[in-house]
Amino acid sequence: MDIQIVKCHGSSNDFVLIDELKHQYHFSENERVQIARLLCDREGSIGADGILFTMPSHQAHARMRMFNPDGSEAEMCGNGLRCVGRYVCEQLDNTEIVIETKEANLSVKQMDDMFENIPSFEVAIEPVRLRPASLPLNIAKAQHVNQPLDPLSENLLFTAVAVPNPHLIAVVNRIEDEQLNLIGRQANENKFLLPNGVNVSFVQLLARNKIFVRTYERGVGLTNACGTAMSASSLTTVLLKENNLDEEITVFNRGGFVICTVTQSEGKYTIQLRGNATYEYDTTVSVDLQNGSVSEIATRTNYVNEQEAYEQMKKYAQSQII
Ligand SMILES: N[C@H](CCC[C@H](N)C(=O)O)C(=O)O
Repeated sequence: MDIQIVKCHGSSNDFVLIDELKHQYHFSENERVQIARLLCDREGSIGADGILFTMPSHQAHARMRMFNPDGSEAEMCGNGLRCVGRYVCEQLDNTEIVIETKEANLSVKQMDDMFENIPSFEVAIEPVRLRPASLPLNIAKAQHVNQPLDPLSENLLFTAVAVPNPHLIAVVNRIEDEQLNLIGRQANENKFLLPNGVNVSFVQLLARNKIFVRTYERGVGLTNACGTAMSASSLTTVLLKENNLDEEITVFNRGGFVICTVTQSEGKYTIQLRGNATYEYDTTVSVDLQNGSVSEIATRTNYVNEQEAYEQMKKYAQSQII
């Protein structure tokens, strides 16, 4: 099957966006899984941290279904939602829309460029749940905030939160990729403790309202950034009284930075996640599901200016975390 794709990223967390609004694609559930595995494969012709199926919706402007490179479907994807939001805003010539996701219809708003020539969007990350059963995390407690979590680590303290995909967040003095990778792998192998797997993040407090987040993503591994994880990490710093509600928190990551604001109304948290939505290129691929192969059958249309602008934003971010 031939599929037109838009390669895009949020904070260098990169995705393949497939437009099922414009194109009459009809994928079965099994095909969606296979397409995710084939197109995300970094050894293949494309390679990405996930697929964003952008589909018609009966209850919103469009619907986003996000699949990880291992073929698992995630409840939510913050960096991906900004990319889908931008794409649909442009299709509808609109600056404020609603996107249907697995558990909620979420608002997406175009914002002023947060950096020179960087298309910027803000998405609502919700519902937010602190009950371990909502991840699920099989421990008999009402909440797990800044507590040890045997057998993942003897010295780290974790906070469990679902936004609504599952996250474990640990505030650390120094982020060690090797330790994060090991704990991320062990957490996702422990199907008794975490039956659906989990995204694991380490958070470094750089200053008031300024953090650095590194994430081992469920279904992927270490990525440049994870939007829901940066949101969950911002919430965790508020719960730990390191930052305040309603104040902008700049969240640096390997791929750049985003701005998160944690709000609470009637006891419920929402996290506003603002960041870039950058296009890399358009192309067309031919996917042969029978023999599990993908070949590119068009010349890429590269968004050179966007890429160059984003490199400046990334350089700025890196200068802030030295
Ligand atoms: N790996 C995640 C989904 C992608 C989330 C991430 N890319 C984001 O921007 O939120 C999960 O399985 O929950």
